[in-house]
Amino acid sequence: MKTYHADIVIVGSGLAALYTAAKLMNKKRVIILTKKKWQASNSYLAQGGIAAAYAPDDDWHQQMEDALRAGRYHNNVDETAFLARESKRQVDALIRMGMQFDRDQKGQILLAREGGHSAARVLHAHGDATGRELTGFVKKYVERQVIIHEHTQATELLVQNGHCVGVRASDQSEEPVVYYARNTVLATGGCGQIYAPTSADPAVTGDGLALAYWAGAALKDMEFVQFHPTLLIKNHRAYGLVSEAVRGEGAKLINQDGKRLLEGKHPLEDLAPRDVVSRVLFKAQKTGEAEQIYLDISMLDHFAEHFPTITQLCRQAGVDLAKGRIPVSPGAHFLMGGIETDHEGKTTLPGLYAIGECACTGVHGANRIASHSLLEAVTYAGTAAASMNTHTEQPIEKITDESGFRNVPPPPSKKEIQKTMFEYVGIWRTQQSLTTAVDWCLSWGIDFNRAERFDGTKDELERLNMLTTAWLIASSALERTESRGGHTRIDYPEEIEQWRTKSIIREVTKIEQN
Ligand SMILES: Cc1cc2nc3c(=O)[nH]c(=O)nc-3n(C[C@H](O)[C@H](O)[C@H](O)COP(=O)(O)OP(=O)(O)OC[C@H]3O[C@@H](n4cnc5c(N)ncnc54)[C@H](O)[C@@H]3O)c2cc1C
Ligand SMILES: O=C([O-])CC(=O)C(=O)O
Repeated sequence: MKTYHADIVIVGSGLAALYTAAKLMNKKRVIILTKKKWQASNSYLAQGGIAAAYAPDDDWHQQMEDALRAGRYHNNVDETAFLARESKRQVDALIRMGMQFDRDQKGQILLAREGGHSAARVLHAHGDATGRELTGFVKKYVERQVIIHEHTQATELLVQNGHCVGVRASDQSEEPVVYYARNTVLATGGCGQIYAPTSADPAVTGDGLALAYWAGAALKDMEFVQFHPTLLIKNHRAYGLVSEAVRGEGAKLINQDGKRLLEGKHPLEDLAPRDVVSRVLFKAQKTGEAEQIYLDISMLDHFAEHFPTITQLCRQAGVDLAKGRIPVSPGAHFLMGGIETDHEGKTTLPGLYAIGECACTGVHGANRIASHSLLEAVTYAGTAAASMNTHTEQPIEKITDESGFRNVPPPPSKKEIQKTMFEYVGIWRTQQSLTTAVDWCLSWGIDFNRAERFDGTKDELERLNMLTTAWLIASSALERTESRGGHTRIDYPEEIEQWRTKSIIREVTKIEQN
């Protein structure tokens, strides 16, 4: 079996992974492994930008207040304050490294507006290609010092004497590969692909969440899924995201007759936090108020110049921008919950760190504010790397036990999972819909409460991860009998104060390998 040794092995190649590698590479031997080509990530697709209280009259306290309000006060307040306080410092550090954000003709950084923010505070690059520019920049920064194994799918975390000592993977030709490391970092992103429609890259299937769960790490707040209001959807096909920054420039959500859908629904109208806008649009679809939702962009000048990525998506979908309307509909976008982590990205499993969307530090509460995910990725890459650079985990003994695997009972198809999740664990949830989803997850022959080691093809293991994540979300959503942020129970429509600071934790009995 192919075996590699490193100080740190990082799973994923989005911004969290690449920036963590950048912070470690001068002191540690780092290997990155990633499922497909390195570009296959949500980070690469990011459009709007990265938020920072950058304007002279802006203030991190205000940024924090906005994030808490959007998160419906379920946030970890200390971490949210830390993230907001750090924002300008993080952006300045990127600029010093050589990252180029868009500027006006006088050389001033351009700041865009997005939902939930009380000020224009979103830095962007090449218009709406921020993710491509930022990940491309950091990839270039690390590539001479960091080994990147592409087309290598992590399939299991290795646990020995209660420590995570590395990761098992499967390479392009389905050959097993083992990576031993003093520290293992999961930067596998969220789980958008367990829903359809979604804005997420096809590689983002909840793998890291499921791997951490089966290895015994605690997961938290899994019921909080964010639905973005404006996916470009035509003839039932999703083509990608239409950034909130388009509404930041003044675009409005309308129905087929031109009636504005957000008017009077929230003080910020079309720029209300995402959960609010998605709920309004979904209700308009369900009640017949909107047979088709459009983003009216007729008042915007220089659209193609400001939004080249979206212009390209519209071209692919055959949408004529000259008509001033883009057909949109809500879809799964982000997971607020994830692997429980502390300030340094440490999970409850010693030796294992989680950074970025797969982690749950609590900064997003029940609904993430726009452009705080790229910010989270770079900020916690920093705290986690500082911790890994100073701590040395115990030396690793080689794991020789290859027994104890069970062949995965055939999991459902991706399409079945995506359909079930959108229908029963989507924007509107009820006890009945969630019970249906939980029972469906359980019907595939897996006891999610008992730790097991699974063997199978990459595709089977990916679908198992999707099913596991689906169960984690559905079962947590069933337990939370209130509505808050991204979690809307139409049978419990109110926010309930006792639930505000309560988190649902999911943890399986830990497994040991010898
Ligand atoms: C279309 C879109 C636009 C967005 N725009 C913005 C924005 O403008 N601003 C903002 O703040 N946020 C935005 N977000 C959210 C943000 O992009 C993500 O939350 C963030 O980039 C996540 O970064 P990450 O590094 O944690 O994960 P990702 O960037 O998703 O990377 C995960 C990586 O893990 C790899 N991986 C997964 N499973 C495995 C496995 N089993 N083995 C090996 N590798 C694996 C994937 O291939 C990928 O490389 C957007 C999201 C989308 C989908
Ligand atoms: O561009 C967008 O709308 C997406 C975005 O900012 C985010 O997810 O934070």
